[in-house]
Amino acid sequence: MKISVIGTGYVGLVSGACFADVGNTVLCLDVDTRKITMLKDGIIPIHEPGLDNLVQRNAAAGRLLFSSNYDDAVSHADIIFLAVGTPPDEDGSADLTHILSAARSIGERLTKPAVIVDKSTVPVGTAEKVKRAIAGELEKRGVNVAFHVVSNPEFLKEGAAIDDFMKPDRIVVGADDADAAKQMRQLYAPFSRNHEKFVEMDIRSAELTKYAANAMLATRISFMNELANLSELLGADIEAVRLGIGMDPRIGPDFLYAGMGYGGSCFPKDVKALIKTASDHKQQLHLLTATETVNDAQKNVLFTKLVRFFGGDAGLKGKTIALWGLSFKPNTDDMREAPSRILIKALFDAGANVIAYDPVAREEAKRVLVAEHGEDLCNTRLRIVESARQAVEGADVLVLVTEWKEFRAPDLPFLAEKLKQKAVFDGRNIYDPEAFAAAGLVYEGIGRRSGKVAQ
Ligand SMILES: NC(=O)c1ccc[n+]([C@@H]2O[C@H](COP(=O)([O-])OP(=O)(O)OC[C@H]3O[C@@H](n4cnc5c(N)ncnc54)[C@H](O)[C@@H]3O)[C@@H](O)[C@H]2O)c1
Ligand SMILES: O=c1ccn([C@@H]2O[C@H](COP(=O)(O)OP(=O)(O)O[C@H]3O[C@H](CO)[C@@H](O)[C@H](O)[C@H]3O)[C@@H](O)[C@H]2O)c(=O)[nH]1
Repeated sequence: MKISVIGTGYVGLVSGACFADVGNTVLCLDVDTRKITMLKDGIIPIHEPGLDNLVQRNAAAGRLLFSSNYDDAVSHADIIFLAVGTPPDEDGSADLTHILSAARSIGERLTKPAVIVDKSTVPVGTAEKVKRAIAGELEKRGVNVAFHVVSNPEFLKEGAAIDDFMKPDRIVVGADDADAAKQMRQLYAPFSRNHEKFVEMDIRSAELTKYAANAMLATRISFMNELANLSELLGADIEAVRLGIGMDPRIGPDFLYAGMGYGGSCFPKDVKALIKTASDHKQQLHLLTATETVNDAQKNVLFTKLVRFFGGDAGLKGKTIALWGLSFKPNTDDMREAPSRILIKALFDAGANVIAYDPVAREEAKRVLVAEHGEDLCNTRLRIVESARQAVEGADVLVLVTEWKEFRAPDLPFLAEKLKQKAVFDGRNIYDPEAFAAAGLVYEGIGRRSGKVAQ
């Protein structure tokens, strides 16, 4: 099949490359000409494991093309995916500027029948807006071209995006036309034996399914974070509780990890957008509002622990805090809504210095932090270094922020020797408190029983 994908962010690039890999001819378009130039040169603008190989292989085979020209994209395809960003607007609603602009660009050029697919995460009713935007442009041109808009939300996770796309749990398609639905079924056949993963429904339900999934997962995380904070007060260990409840098949083991609060480009914005959609319909989503409140508070939990450890806000002034990890989760350089940003701001406000290391997000973090705090503050109070060991040199304490694999087996005698205050704060509960205590290190996790340091 001939496909165009509009937008070359995570979703556009991963889905475009995966569709090409199963034999389709895919044209990926972006209005960001810098990205298209990079992609044409074989450079992948984001860090996603396996994506460089996948893109290069399919580009070399002539199945994956890049362009910033809408004429190319619209004339190329029978199926056009919209995978542009839908960032939060000031009032929390999803900003549809990009998706409607892309729809108009298609309408201005469409000359043959096509299926237009909403792949971006968009509020219920957006497919109708996209349809109106395209139809409006066709009308202006005085032409009549048959087209259908379908909803096909994406469920991939950053860091595991290719696997998620190639082996999906489910493929949700909302359509109001049988032929368009059939084309989608055929397109996804290579990813779903006997179409067993294909779930077809009406368009509005498909749009809501995407928000329902993210809202449910975000709520699980906030639930566990609240219980973690309670565990601390009760002298229980949230890690034991997690194992104890996760084995119940009705609960399941995934997405039960307490930590520094959920971040990333999706959960925070999608939770906000669903709350806003409901309030536009005069319904208050009490549970989801609490999910968000708990998450905002959780992003400050580690800072509160640091304040307590240093005997109050003033105690942090002039201290040096080492951070391991900056990206919002491992295996990505994405800094969108990363909990590290909240922690770094609080540390700067308290007068502390930060030495940070991240395996891949160093450049992106620097860009984001300089934009947030200015060159001067970053030059004087922040050092982003080239190794985990370097980050610890001269630091008072260490905070594990992102659970990258390379942080999982730390050299404890080295930490005990280098950290001036011999203390480690584990924002992801990946360490064994007893082992740290045995090495003479104070250990604090999230909702955990700390090991007792041998005197
Ligand atoms: N990032 C994820 O893991 C993920 C997963 C599932 C769903 N989603 C959803 O998919 C959508 C895209 O997310 P993303 O993270 O890939 O976005 P992104 O912000 O990384 O990339 C979006 C791209 O769209 C381009 N763009 C904007 N307006 C355009 C236009 N009019 N024409 C052509 N290109 C245009 C931008 O230049 C940018 O490169 C969002 O709605 C998001 O919620 C994201
Ligand atoms: O038990 C857990 C699991 C995750 N997180 C945090 O939750 C956030 C989101 O993590 P994850 O879901 O793995 O990453 P995303 O790439 O943001 O993926 C989510 O958002 C995407 C965009 O909508 C969806 O497609 C995915 O299905 C959905 O998992 C991160 O900050 C994680 O640290 C926790 O704190 N505890």
